[in-house]
Amino acid sequence: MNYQAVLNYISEFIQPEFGKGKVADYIPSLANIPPTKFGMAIHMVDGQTYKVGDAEENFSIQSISKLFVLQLVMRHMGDMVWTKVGKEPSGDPFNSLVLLEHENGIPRNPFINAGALATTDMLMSTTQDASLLIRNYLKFISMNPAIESDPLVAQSELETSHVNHALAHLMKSYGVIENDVGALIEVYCQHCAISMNCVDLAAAILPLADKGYSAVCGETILPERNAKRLNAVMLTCGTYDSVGSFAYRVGLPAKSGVGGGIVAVVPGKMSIAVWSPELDKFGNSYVGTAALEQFTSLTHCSIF
Ligand SMILES: NC(=O)CC[C@H](N)C(=O)O
Repeated sequence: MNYQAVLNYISEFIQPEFGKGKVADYIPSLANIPPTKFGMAIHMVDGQTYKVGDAEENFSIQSISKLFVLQLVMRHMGDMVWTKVGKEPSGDPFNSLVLLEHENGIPRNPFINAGALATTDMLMSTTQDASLLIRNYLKFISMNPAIESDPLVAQSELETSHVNHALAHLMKSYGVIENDVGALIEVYCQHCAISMNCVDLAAAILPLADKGYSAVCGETILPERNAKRLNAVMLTCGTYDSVGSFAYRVGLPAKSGVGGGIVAVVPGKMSIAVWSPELDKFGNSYVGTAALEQFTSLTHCSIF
């Protein structure tokens, strides 16, 4: 398969899709991103990489950070993580409050905001400096020591994160959150505001495609069972309340963020990262989803 030709074709194929979605504007500093950006990168399990378009331009990873926080919490706490967060799709928007009250403050899964606040809180309770740990982990698994959080995005999000405060306070009232809510929101906003590009992200999720091993790092990053479990949670919860139609169209475990990034895994074969800032109404990249749908159709690599 000539993957470079496939990526080149897709970057042309998606052109008519621009203008159909909308750049996230509820975090003010994300509203200024040029909407027609498009980048895509793939990392094969043998270490080969292919990229197209703006694949080396940094963007805000936003909710994709929730995948890496979960990896670190699983490493530090093992199965105990599942005492404070579930692993079922929520069927509600990513920042919804409604289920929490009915379910004793236990979020449905670690990939909605409530769930990521819970995992971030667990990481803060088991480590001195959770923000630093997350950044250092990303630097290592991407093999890019320049990865940082964008302070302007973090500040912009902090100033507008009323719903996230409400989620955290509600969970604290149920005893699910241990740390100070203000400190928790700060760590959460910092990891959402991390800037990476498609090449970095494809490298960072390579262990999920190869039973925990990363050819980029030359070592095993995750136990095989965690790679299996993380892929399962991505498949069922990674794209919010459109997880069913995403599986229908793309057919891969994936995690999206409102910065317009989506990472996806072809188990045993490759990792993929795509970026385009316009979002569908569920908060997933409109053009990025179309690109992934086309990719799995052309290369026959859906898991189904
Ligand atoms: N879906 C997302 O990417 C949401 C993350 C964003 N930082 C928020 O808390 O709303």
